[in-house]
Amino acid sequence: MPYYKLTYFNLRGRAEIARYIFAFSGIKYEDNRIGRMDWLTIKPSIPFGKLPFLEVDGIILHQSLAIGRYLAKETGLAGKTHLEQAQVDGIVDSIDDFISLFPWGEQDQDVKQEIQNNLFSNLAPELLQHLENYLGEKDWFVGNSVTWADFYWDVCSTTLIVLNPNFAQNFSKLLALKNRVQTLPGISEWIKNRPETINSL
Ligand SMILES: N[C@@H](CCC(=O)N[C@@H](CS)C(=O)NCC(=O)O)C(=O)O
Repeated sequence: MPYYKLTYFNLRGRAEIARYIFAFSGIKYEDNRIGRMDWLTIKPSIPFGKLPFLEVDGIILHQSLAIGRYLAKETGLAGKTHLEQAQVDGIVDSIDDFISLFPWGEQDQDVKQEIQNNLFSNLAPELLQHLENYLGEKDWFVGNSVTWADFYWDVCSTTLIVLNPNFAQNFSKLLALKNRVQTLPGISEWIKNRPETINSL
């Protein structure tokens, strides 16, 4: 088993998908949470200069979804066939397209709130309807067992619910999926014991 070290701020954010995969798979890793000053010191030495990054026996992987996809493949959470894997990736990317529209770095709180309100009012319902249709009566988005697409839904929707408690409230199947993910062995313990994060994000 490689030595894994995941570096990010003290946020769930873009590192949480990797942490979920580690938690569910029972794989040991170093959950390295750094402050902004430490980050600015090491940023120039990190390929592509962004967080999170994952060191795998010293090799640095960047981009949260590349990290997630790699870990999912290593742990059997990527989908059982290439076709299923493409379906899983489609769900992950659809959720990521939406969450990437949020103005995470915006300093002006009024501007930030206005953009967020617009995303929740005008774009969220369509995405949520597509996700709920895709899920249908199944337990998991793809195939007959959990994949990292189900984890990604829970991770991202948890953050979106912090910003807007009404997000997804009318989508009972998607909320039931959240509950299924959150009660999985490994995940439920992680959620109970994980560190408090800045602004609960
Ligand atoms: N698409 C990238 C986004 C990476 C990114 O923008 N990371 C932010 C934190 S969420 C960051 O590194 N901010 C500090 C900086 O740019 O110096 C991913 O998913 O990893």
